[in-house]
Amino acid sequence: KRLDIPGPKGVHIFGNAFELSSQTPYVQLHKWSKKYGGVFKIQIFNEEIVVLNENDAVREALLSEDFAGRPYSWRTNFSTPGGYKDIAFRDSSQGWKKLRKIAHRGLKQFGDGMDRIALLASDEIQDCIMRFKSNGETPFDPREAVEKCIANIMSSLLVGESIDDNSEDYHSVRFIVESDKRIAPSGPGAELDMFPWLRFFGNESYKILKETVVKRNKLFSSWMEKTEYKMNLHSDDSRSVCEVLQQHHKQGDITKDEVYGVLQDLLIAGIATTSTTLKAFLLILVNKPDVQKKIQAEIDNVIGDGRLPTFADRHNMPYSQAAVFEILRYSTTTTLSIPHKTLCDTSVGGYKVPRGTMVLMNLWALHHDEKYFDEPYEFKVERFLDDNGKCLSAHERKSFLPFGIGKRECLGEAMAKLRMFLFITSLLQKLDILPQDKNNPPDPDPTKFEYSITNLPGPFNIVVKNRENEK
Ligand code: HEM
Repeated sequence: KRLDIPGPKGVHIFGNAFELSSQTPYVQLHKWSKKYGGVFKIQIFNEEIVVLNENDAVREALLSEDFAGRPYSWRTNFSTPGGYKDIAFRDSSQGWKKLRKIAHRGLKQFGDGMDRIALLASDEIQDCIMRFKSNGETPFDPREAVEKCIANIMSSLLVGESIDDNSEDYHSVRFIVESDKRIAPSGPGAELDMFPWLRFFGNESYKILKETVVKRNKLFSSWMEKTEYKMNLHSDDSRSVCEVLQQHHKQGDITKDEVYGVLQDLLIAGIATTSTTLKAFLLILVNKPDVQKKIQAEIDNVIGDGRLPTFADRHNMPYSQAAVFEILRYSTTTTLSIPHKTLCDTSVGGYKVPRGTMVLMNLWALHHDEKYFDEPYEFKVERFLDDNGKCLSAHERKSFLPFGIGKRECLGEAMAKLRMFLFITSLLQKLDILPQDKNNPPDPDPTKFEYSITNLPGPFNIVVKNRENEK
């Protein structure tokens, strides 16, 4: 039965598949929303998908449990431990709820105020600043150092130690994070969902996914061995997420696949999203020296150069905090979020949606809606400040949902905000970030990034200068 919802007419058999793959998907969907409205449907082969493109419809869906399911995909089933024994892609079930709670507990033991994460993050960020500085005034591509920094914070959290750049573990982590591209709703690997038999004919995405599974199992098995060893050494409260997971596994609450499933989600979601957003922010800094100067003025005022920034400083640094919100809006790291699925016959925006329908939340469209944001394609920190220069509260930040809301809301929102705030303020406390060629800075336009579950900036160079030399 066809859905009674407007949408672009596709071609026989393929539906809208070609139009979607020839353009960046979220941009094409945004264009269609101007013609068909905030709620419309597309067709990919024989599947009809509902796309939500505006604030009211997305909130209505996310705040209802009816939309908390996840659709099946052959690639995701293949790549998640035990076939969907994870959190992010697993369909709504008691098992998913239990795992989400356990992962939440694992992250929570780092302190409600995230004190331990802040300490870990500060060390890794200072290390990243040293790496930046080691280039002197020679131009360099900062992407790898940023990813390394975020990866190390994540591994310290997950397994209690950071990873050496040259180790096999580090290469495995990067490989696992990189191959996440292969499970984005469209893009490389999508053909495997329609034609899983392509794997028998040398399909490139399949080879990468298969290698990822081998590397992942080896990495997580070594992490669990290390954890077991550490747990035998100390019997006090848990120290890493692995220890919490291991305890629950031993008590019979969760299976080994579920332990790996949580680790995989936290590793990928914890690294890919935050490092991508920070890379996009560096692109903005080299294009917007005025933004950089205003953040630095706030740092000089509130923190000075005698101590490192803390997360508590954000309360006195509205401009820096608003800059974090603006980069999350402007570049919209997870443009189409993670696909949802209806768990029962339901409705959204006045349209009936039957059980089992895939629903895409076009966060890009929300974040670039002219109704809420003037000149949405411009980077303007001030849009998140009120007339008194105070940062807008969550309630006042309309049409802004970088982390989703409701049953499926991001598990790492607090941690992501903390790491981004600390990274940006620590970096700009010490350094000026400049383009290699000031007459031709690299293009910050996110629609030109590589589309994936996260929106990935391509190669670009920056130059750093010590601020101490200036003062
Ligand atoms: C800039 C950083 C981040 C952004 C923009 C982001 C965004 C998102 C979004 C949009 C979703 C999907 C919500 C939905 O389905 O409606 C999500 C889910 C998720 N995120 Fe994040 N995230 C970030 C960082 C993190 C971090 C640091 C972690 C963990 C340490 C994390 C863990 C997760 C998990 C486990 C889910 C799946 C939740 C579920 O399906 O129940 N994320 N995130």
